[in-house]
Amino acid sequence: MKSPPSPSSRPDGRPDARPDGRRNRAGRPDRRGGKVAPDPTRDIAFDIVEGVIVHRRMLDTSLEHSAAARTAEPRDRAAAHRLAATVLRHMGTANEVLSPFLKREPPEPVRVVLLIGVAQLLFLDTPPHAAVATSVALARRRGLVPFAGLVNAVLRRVAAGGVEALEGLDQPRLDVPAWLWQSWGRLVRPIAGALGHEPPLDLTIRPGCDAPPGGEVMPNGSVRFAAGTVKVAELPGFAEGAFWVQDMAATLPARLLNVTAGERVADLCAAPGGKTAQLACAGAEVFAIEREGRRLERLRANLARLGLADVKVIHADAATWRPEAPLDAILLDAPCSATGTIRRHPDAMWIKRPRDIATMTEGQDRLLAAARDMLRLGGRLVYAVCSLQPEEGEQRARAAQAMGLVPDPFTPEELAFLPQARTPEGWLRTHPGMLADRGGMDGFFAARFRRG
Ligand SMILES: C[S@@+](CC[C@H](N)C(=O)[O-])C[C@H]1O[C@@H](n2cnc3c(N)ncnc32)[C@H](O)[C@@H]1O
Repeated sequence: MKSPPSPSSRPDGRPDARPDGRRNRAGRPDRRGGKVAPDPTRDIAFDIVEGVIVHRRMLDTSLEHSAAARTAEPRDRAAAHRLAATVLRHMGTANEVLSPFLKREPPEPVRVVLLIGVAQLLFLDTPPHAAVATSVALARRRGLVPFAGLVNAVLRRVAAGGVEALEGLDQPRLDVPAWLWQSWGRLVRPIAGALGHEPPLDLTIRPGCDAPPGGEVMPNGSVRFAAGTVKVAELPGFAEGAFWVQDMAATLPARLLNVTAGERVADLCAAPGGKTAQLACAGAEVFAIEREGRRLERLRANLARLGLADVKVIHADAATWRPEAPLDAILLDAPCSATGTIRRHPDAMWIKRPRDIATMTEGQDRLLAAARDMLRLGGRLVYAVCSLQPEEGEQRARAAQAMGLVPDPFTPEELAFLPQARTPEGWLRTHPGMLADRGGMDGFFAARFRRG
């Protein structure tokens, strides 16, 4: 077997910082007596993908566990994140492409290396020689020297076949775990079809502030930038708090609570605070409840950047916290399986299991009952989840009614800018396949009630 070409290129196809590609700071020799180029991006991507598929850790947790990530430059961490997310988004397809070339199941770390190679060959703009060579080098750095030849041979064959290997494959079906596929019913094709794409970046513009230039204004007023085209913190107005990052669908639950200035409102599950900010900008007196300490700090930092110092941030469990006096309105953006944000967090597809949904619904019902008890008579509640699972959405809305909450359906006028998201019951149901030609949106369910 021929030795692989010299490792040199980045997974995104951009030029190397060091074009010779043969020296590293550690000066580690490779098998040929040369030096193995440092490649923090692929080392971190390996840690992430292995963390998700072998240890069933979330992507962010896997990143925290990665020793390579600790010393890496931010741009290498970002590139690794993108590479790992691409692997996770297309994992079923990549495994299908690999299967004819694997006579027996390779050890899991070898499969991880192969998946990283295939993702670069078929879904990123990495030059084929670089995708192969860097994968072989990755295998060696990971102590998989006996498998370096296999990695080289398999990826060369995938490279030779090119993207034609994807023809005829039902990629959406391959890339979604079977239990999720079954759970999405008649919406499954539009949802799954949208999951293969990197989602755009949406900004909510603070009332009275200017949007950064270059974005597309969406029907709800969000300003959208294509994936990877801007760095949020570098946009004009960021430091001044002129906007915050929030998917267009995520803006809808707080908007549909229709709060007015001076109303006493609670956001029961508040961090990182996009919806809290919406309520505060509407002039309400906002109590932002958050149970997790680290997330509470993030909420505080976000509100501070936005200059929303009047929000009362409270570290508490919303199931037991009670306001001093009954509230006019409550937003319950309940913790959920978050399957509506799989576009942004493709790791979730491979970590969640059906039984997690049942665990979530118990907590959702507890919070619904608590919210009901905090409202004044006639007070409004919007229940929302960023989930595509009917158990957490439609079925919880029915459970809320069984708890005595009175339905207050969203009207066609309120959702005139997105009529397809209004259900016959007057609930909100968005999914990634909506406005797909403009970048789609996260999956949300929301329903409004009054205390009778
Ligand atoms: C779906 S996220 C909320 C997102 C947030 N509303 C936003 O728009 O930025 C759910 C949040 O609720 C918090 N949480 C979960 N259970 C909670 C509880 N019982 N009491 C208060 N916060 C809770 C989680 O830590 C998490 O930050």
